[in-house]
Amino acid sequence: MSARLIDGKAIAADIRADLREQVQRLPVQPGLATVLVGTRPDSVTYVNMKHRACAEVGVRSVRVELPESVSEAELVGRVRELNTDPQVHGILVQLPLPPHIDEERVLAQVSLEKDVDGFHPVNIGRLAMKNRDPLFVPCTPLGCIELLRHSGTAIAGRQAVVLGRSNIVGLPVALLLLRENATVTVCHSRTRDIAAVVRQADILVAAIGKPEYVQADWLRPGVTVIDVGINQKPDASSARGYRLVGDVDFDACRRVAGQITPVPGGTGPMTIAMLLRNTVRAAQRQVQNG
Ligand SMILES: Nc1nc(=O)c2c([nH]1)NC[C@@H]1CN(c3ccc(C(=O)N[C@@H](CCC(=O)O)C(=O)O)cc3)C=[N+]21
Repeated sequence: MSARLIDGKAIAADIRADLREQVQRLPVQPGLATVLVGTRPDSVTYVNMKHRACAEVGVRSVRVELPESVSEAELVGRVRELNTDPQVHGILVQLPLPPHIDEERVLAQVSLEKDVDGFHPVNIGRLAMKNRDPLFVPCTPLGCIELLRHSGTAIAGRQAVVLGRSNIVGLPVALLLLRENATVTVCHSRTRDIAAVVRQADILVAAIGKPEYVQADWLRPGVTVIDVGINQKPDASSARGYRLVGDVDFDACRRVAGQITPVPGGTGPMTIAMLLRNTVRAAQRQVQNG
């Protein structure tokens, strides 16, 4: 037996095609601004991918690039300019920021209506509250839920286990699963006997950043596995000198799981599709509200 693959790359392509049509029907061209501080190669790669995806669906994209040494005040000044720019409907400040900058203070400056990353503390706070809705939900967690929907995995009433409690993935994905009425358990570095907790899962979301950490004998047969890990593993036979692996030991786990996302081609492309969707919705909303 082998798990069915949840093809994030194909699902993301369908979403982009749909967004392209929506964009053509809008009275304005949606605009996304990215703010990149420094030159971390992974951040540069991700930002480039986001701009390429924008071009594909007809979203205008603006790039702000600042030196690693930029002051927090200067960065905040640039964000405020984007807040008032009518051609910019969504703003994404690429994380991580350099250590001398307080991420939360910067993210709190992004206008709520343009917070397409969903990282503004008010949006996170609303996500955590019952009977409240954020204006935007963080893209990777939203992509995880979308992958579950496409896989036909029921969420309500099921046991969901989230590995990791980061602000950008683990915590918000746990909140989203709770909103979908799953019974949610969050594991982290202080959890005792992670294998025993994971064994309870009908749905497993792995977001701890440890290459091939989840072992096949931790899984309940038939579990749906969403692998958010993007780890570089040295590989001499690859042109880049490494290959990407997730937080799950894919080759072994696919023999036990019911459905599983690959890395690459799983949650990564969905993250970018959700960013585009959030940007198109931001533009729709800003047109309506004038
Ligand atoms: N403000 C902010 N928003 C983010 O959404 C954000 C961020 N900061 N910082 C970093 C993480 C990471 N992230 C990824 C997006 C796409 C892929 C992706 O598409 N990966 C491809 C492979 C790419 C490759 O080959 O290197 C895949 O999984 O198939 C991965 C990772 C967005 N992030």
